[in-house]
Amino acid sequence: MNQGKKPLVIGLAGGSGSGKTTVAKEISKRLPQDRILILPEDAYYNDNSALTMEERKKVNYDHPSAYDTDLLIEQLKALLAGEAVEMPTYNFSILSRAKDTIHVEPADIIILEGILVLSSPELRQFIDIKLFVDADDDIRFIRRLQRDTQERGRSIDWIIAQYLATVKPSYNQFVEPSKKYADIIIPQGGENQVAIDMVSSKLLSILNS
Ligand SMILES: Nc1ncnc2c1ncn2[C@@H]1O[C@H](COP(=O)(O)OP(=O)(O)O)[C@@H](O)[C@H]1O
Ligand SMILES: O=c1ccn([C@@H]2O[C@H](COP(=O)(O)O)[C@@H](O)[C@H]2O)c(=O)[nH]1
Repeated sequence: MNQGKKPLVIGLAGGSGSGKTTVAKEISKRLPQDRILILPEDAYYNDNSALTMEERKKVNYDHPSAYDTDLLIEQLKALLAGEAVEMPTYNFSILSRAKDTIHVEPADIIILEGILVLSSPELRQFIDIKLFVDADDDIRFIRRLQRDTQERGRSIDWIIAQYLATVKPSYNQFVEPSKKYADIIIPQGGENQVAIDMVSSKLLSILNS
């Protein structure tokens, strides 16, 4: 890490299933690994361990109140100050924070990736370059259906009910309106080699300047 320089924060927002994680990983692969870190907003979901499973299922996980944004900001500030943090981890199968933390060292470039990172004014003030990954509703839903059955321990009925009750309304209320803050809108997510190469080249030139 370049000790004398403030890290650059990239905010990467977009709906669930739009390809944020894929884009963040593709950008990261093109940069020196010791100079970039990905900070997933998902890691900062509230600790729901005091709630029963039935109560956890009723939470709107697409609403700002589902996140521990104070902890996210505290750890982001520490990373910006050059300090390492113990990042929480979230377990989607039990709908709560897991016991383990991940030790995260500061880096010159921080990709802050999550559905609401551009929608929160508190987070926006820390973001230098704002990206929004765009994909049609049906594509995002199909990807989420495949991923959540395979990786997040969800049934098809659960995914459909949650999508209609909270995911879609909150996308329309919070995520889509945050697109207007983006410097760059990336369609086709992880498949968009041109956008990924352009952003990576820009970041490389900033690192080398
Ligand atoms: N361009 C793409 N074409 C097909 N599948 C994709 C594409 N981008 C992402 N996926 C898949 O869709 C799912 C959601 O992508 P992910 O990057 O996790 O989205 P997000 O982080 O926005 O929720 C993953 O299983 C991923 O492998
Ligand atoms: O317990 C939970 C916590 C979150 N979710 C859903 O996750 C997505 C955000 O993550 P992406 O990686 O961007 O898809 C959000 O839409 C929540 O609905 C969940 O289902 N369960």
